[in-house]
Amino acid sequence: MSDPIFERIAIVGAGLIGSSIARAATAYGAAGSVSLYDASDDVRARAEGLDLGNVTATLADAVQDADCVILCVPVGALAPVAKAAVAHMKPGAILTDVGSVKKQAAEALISADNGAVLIIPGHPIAGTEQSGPEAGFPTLFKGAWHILTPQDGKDAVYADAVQKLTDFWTALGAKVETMDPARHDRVLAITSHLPHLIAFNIVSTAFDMETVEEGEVVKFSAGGFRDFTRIAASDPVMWRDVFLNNKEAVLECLGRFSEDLAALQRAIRWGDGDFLMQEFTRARTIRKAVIDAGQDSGAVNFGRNQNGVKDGG
Ligand SMILES: NC(=O)c1ccc[n+]([C@@H]2O[C@H](COP(=O)([O-])OP(=O)(O)OC[C@H]3O[C@@H](n4cnc5c(N)ncnc54)[C@H](O)[C@@H]3O)[C@@H](O)[C@H]2O)c1
Ligand SMILES: O=C(O)C(=O)CC1(C(=O)O)C=CC(O)C=C1
Repeated sequence: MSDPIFERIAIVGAGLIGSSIARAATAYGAAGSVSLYDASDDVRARAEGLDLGNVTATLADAVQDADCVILCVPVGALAPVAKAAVAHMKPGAILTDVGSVKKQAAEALISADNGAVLIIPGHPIAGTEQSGPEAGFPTLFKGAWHILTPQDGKDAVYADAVQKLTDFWTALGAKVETMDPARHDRVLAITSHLPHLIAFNIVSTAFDMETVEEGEVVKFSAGGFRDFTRIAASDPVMWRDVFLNNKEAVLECLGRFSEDLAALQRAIRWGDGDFLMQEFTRARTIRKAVIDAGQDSGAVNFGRNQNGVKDGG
């Protein structure tokens, strides 16, 4: 096996993503050693039994010798955790994160900058609805995108560190791309955040409907609704923080979504089968394009022009 990308990494937050990174970094030789810290006594105790690396009693113990510190905590916890980590990190070490929102996460990390560490936010576009250290697995990042959002105007200073992080995530099986944080947040608002919001909402609407018993919802939920319940089972803390920290982009998408939904509602009310056929047929081609592309970037023009307006509309 070739030399590890980092001699020592530290992971703060030993849940689904943190434990997956620990497993993958060891399995694929991307780190010489892994130390982990989690604020929860219970999670630390469970992580110790899972052979993820050296689980430490304090944050300082985990990060002080690390060449790269990866924050795997909910987005709302990033600012204080980054500040606490930076205080104990060695000069020249890299600080990164995996938060699902990047503009606020970058601001949280940068607010901790002491000028001695190299801050490069990141986000693996891979996950599941599970959480906790037992839920992680080493192949989670295989074939998935990992987005890095280096700070504007600091390319020269951070070039080596960006390359190291790129090599690290590539070793874990990911495809790495750099992006502006605000753009990341607009793209993820529609591809990840809105779908989760819709899933949370449809599941709660179904359980609130007076015309169906809860038992019937469970009993007859095959196919479509069942898929929504998987997404809606995702961690509430994580998703609360995503929506609180990507407010503008999510509200923008939600506005567009509500208009499109109203158009479908109108078509159903007025029996406009042609409109329904047109929309459902287009959706089917998009599904095919997404599957064909796998997790490839291949820009799919979802029948909209560059201004985001529906072609022909
Ligand atoms: N779950 C996904 O699908 C997914 C995918 C990509 C990115 N992310 C991002 O990864 C991060 C972690 O998500 P996860 O799914 O691993 O969640 P998780 O709940 O499985 O793990 C988070 C861990 O962070 C710990 N933690 C919370 N506050 C802390 C603090 N102040 N100090 C130290 N530890 C603390 C918790 O105890 C928990 O063990 C989030 O920012 C999320 O947005 C999640
Ligand atoms: O596959 C899932 O279950 C996920 O929710 C993963 C998923 C997503 O695709 O929306 C969720 C949040 C992320 O930040 C990245 C990936």
